[in-house]
Amino acid sequence: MRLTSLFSTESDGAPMPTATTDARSTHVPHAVEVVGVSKAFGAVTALEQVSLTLDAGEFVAVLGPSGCGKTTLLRCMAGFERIDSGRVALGGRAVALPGIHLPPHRRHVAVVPQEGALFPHLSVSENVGFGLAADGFGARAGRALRGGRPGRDGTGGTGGGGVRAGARAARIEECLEMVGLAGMGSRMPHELSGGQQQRVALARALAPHPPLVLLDEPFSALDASLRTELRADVRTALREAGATAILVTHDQGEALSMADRVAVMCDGRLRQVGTPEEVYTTPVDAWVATFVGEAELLEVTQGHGDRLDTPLGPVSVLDGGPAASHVVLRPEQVHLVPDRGDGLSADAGAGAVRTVVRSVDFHGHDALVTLELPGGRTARARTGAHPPRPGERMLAWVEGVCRAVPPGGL
Ligand SMILES: Nc1ncnc2c1ncn2[C@@H]1O[C@H](COP(=O)(O)OP(=O)(O)OP(=O)(O)O)[C@@H](O)[C@H]1O
Repeated sequence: MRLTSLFSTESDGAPMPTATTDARSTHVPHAVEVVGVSKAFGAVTALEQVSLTLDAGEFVAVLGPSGCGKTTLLRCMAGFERIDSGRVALGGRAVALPGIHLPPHRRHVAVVPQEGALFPHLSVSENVGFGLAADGFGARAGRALRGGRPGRDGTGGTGGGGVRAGARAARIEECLEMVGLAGMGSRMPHELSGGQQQRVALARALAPHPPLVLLDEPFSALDASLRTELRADVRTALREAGATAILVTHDQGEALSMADRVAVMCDGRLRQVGTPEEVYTTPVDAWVATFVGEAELLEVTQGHGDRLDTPLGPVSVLDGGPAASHVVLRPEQVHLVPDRGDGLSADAGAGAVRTVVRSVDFHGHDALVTLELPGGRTARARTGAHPPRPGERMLAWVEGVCRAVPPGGL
């Protein structure tokens, strides 16, 4: 296999990298390759040595708290920001290196922003068709999808002489169907709900068949039930379109439920990249554990190796050793049975401890129960829809494997 990247210069002066591949090669370039990218705004380091690779058709969520650098990473991929160091390649083509910066409209990337991205004076169809040429395939996608203003001509991109207007109209209708808005092309944006507007924004992004779709917190302005519904539909539409996609979000549930892989970000760095199950069940550290879901940090009272004593009884650990000071576990790993008063129960796990229910947060499908443990500390257990009541005595124990934390690792 041989893949060589060469650079030529386009008429607008932008360096235009091209990739040539050995004809016998079976190598498929990564859809996205971000390698050691750093970016600072004055004294603020927004990205530090970020590396992330996506295969074609993959859906990755970049998950992190506000200000961690998610949007900056997305903007560096789209070409709206210049990187300070590292490199970005899309579809095997280098688009950013220090000193080299391919402008957004040459990157074939579609961006779905948070909200307000539709052109208010254009109909739904005109919005969706904005980035399409007359033949129904991609023209001005880069410009159209920046979330900014429509083109200078203000026509919404319907030009092109109508030679193959049929293909264009068909593509618009196909995209509307993909996002569940078939037949709504003649409506104006103000006649749509917030969720429908975001569906139109997605249809517009997908219309020119972009190889890469970047979604910047596209559901943040929607209410909870609409968000859940739209997540599933967006996931299906992206899969149908075969697009590679990156979703930026600070919502753990959104990242875990939608993505093939989750890249967890903190202070400009990627802390862990893995499948939703990996980052949830085997977080690399206590910070990831507590950010990617509810987590309990229990101090180790005794023991070493892969079985440690804690205030919730014995716990099996993944990576234990004599040095572990804490363990991280999920509330659903804490199991409960009623304590009949003698501290014993045939149903309880080995080493179960006596606890008292202090409070219950009921969520309908499940509940988070706060338990008071011997010695006064508390821990949480997730139960089904019929939790015990405050004041009830319960035997509690931990099942499954937990992550051990070395001293100083919190
Ligand atoms: N144009 C800019 N000028 C100066 N500082 C910036 C600029 N853009 C981002 N920053 C800073 O870079 C850091 C990362 O910002 P970024 O918007 O990427 O974070 P984020 O994770 O997307 O946050 P949020 O979830 O709140 O949108 C922040 O400290 C932010 O203040």
